[in-house]
Amino acid sequence: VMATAPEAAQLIALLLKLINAKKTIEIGVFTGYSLLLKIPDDGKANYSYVDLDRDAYEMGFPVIKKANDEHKINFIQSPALSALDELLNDHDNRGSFDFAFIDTDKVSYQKYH
Ligand SMILES: C[S@@+](CC[C@H](N)C(=O)[O-])C[C@H]1O[C@@H](n2cnc3c(N)ncnc32)[C@H](O)[C@@H]1O
Repeated sequence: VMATAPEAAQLIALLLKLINAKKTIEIGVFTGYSLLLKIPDDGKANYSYVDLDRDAYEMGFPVIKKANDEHKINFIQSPALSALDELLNDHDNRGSFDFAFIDTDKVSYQKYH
């Protein structure tokens, strides 16, 4: 099963609310669903969507668009590790993410921290 279970998504939504998360990153998104609709809209692309698979992104995009959420997204089509390195090259990003959801190839998780 690819998509996060509804009860796990609800837990994430609760955590996001509790910490008042603004800037988030999801690594391994597939078609996009869990964090996306939960972030507050301040007009910025505060949600970094990292996935290897552009087809999955494009499959989910009509739903994202319908929800008027496309401006919230910073889509990065890349393997997770190089995406994180790239983000860290921009010093403004360091320590700036409020919440990260890692949901990709399980063997690499240690390298993402
Ligand atoms: C389980 S799905 C993500 C589901 C999503 N988080 C959700 O809640 O609906 C895993 C995704 O990770 C992506 N993926 C796997 N290995 C990756 C890697 N090394 N870098 C980036 N994305 C990767 C796959 O393309 C796939 O879309």
